[in-house]
Amino acid sequence: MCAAPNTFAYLSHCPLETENYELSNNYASNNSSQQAERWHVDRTCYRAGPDEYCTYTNALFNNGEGVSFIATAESISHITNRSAFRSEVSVPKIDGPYREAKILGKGQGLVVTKAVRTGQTLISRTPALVVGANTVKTLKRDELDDLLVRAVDNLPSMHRDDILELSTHDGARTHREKVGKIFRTNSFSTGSHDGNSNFQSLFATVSRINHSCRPNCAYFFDSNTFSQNVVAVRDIQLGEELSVAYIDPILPRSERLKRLKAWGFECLCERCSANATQTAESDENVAEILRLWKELDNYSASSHATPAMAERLISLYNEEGLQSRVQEAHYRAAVEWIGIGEIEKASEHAALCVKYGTLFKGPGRPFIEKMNQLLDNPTSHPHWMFRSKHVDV
Ligand SMILES: C[S@@+](CC[C@H](N)C(=O)[O-])C[C@H]1O[C@@H](n2cnc3c(N)ncnc32)[C@H](O)[C@@H]1O
Repeated sequence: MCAAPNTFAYLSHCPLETENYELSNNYASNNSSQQAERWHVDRTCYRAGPDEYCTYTNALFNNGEGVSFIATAESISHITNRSAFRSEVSVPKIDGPYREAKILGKGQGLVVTKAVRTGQTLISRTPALVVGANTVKTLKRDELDDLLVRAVDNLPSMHRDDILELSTHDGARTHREKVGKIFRTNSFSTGSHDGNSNFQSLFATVSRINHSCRPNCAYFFDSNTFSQNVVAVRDIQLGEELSVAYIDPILPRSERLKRLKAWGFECLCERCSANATQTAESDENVAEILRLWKELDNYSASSHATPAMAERLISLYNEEGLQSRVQEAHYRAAVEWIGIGEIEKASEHAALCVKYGTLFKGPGRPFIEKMNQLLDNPTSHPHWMFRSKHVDV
């Protein structure tokens, strides 16, 4: 413990808590020294195998919101070179319209204070705390909790106080236990920020949103602005609670409940609380969605897939309240229609896939790129007439 990170230009002995360190030239040659000076490294680090994990805080990030990382020095040097950490990129903050409210059986939640339309962004926030998934796996629980406490305590006070109000699920006796539980109960997977391993991130307000297996919002992490975005997937009425899916909702009720129990709670969402008849119908819809996927995703001559099956898939997603995933069904419909040479129908679905995919999953996804190719040049799309020709694509 307490070895200074090797990619920072550090003092010759164990660095003092919250002291500034300049990034070394190896990793941060593009960073201005002004940017480098914004980073503080805490003196406590833990080693596991060849890697050393430390806490890095940038209190000035995003207009003083601040952010802390627990990562290796090599990771942090990659991350600080990302656009969001350069002064020329401004990170938008969208926060509302909603208020916090007590939700029966679920602790706190967020309810809208104004009617919201499909596609509206309700939250766009940068994280308070970002931790490498490897770090979580590799360090001992005690060591990780030690770093988590430092990462949270070193944040600017407003962001820190917001984080310390998040749910611990079932309470905590000490500050250390509280911080560990808050991280484990509320963090989201936000992908790879160093081009290598995955990270888990903790956000102040985003983490207040409860789960539903029929969510009215989708969320995605935009690595360009380093922000988590929450978007309405359908119109939301004044006073309705915001919800996102913590797990894949295209599963039968028993499997969803099992996964959410493993996550840490008994799900009280509308779909899981439905009566036996509604549950049987919903489970049958899920089974049909899974059968349709299997046929539609079979691009060989043996497939019986048709455009009608893809149209049915769209109806089932809507019937089941799975609008957060509807772009997937439009993608399959576009492929089936182009597969029999119906350009107009294919383009209609490709445009809807691009529209909802961009809104609900964020810009620049490969599937959106493929649908844009179809829109630009349908007859040279790889799926053009593939169902008619019966060839594997
Ligand atoms: C990320 S937090 C959500 C915000 C939390 N309700 C709070 O008070 O801060 C996750 C916790 O909220 C509760 N929760 C979320 N969705 C729920 C649901 N559908 N049914 C029951 N409890 C839920 C569970 O206690 C879960 O561990």
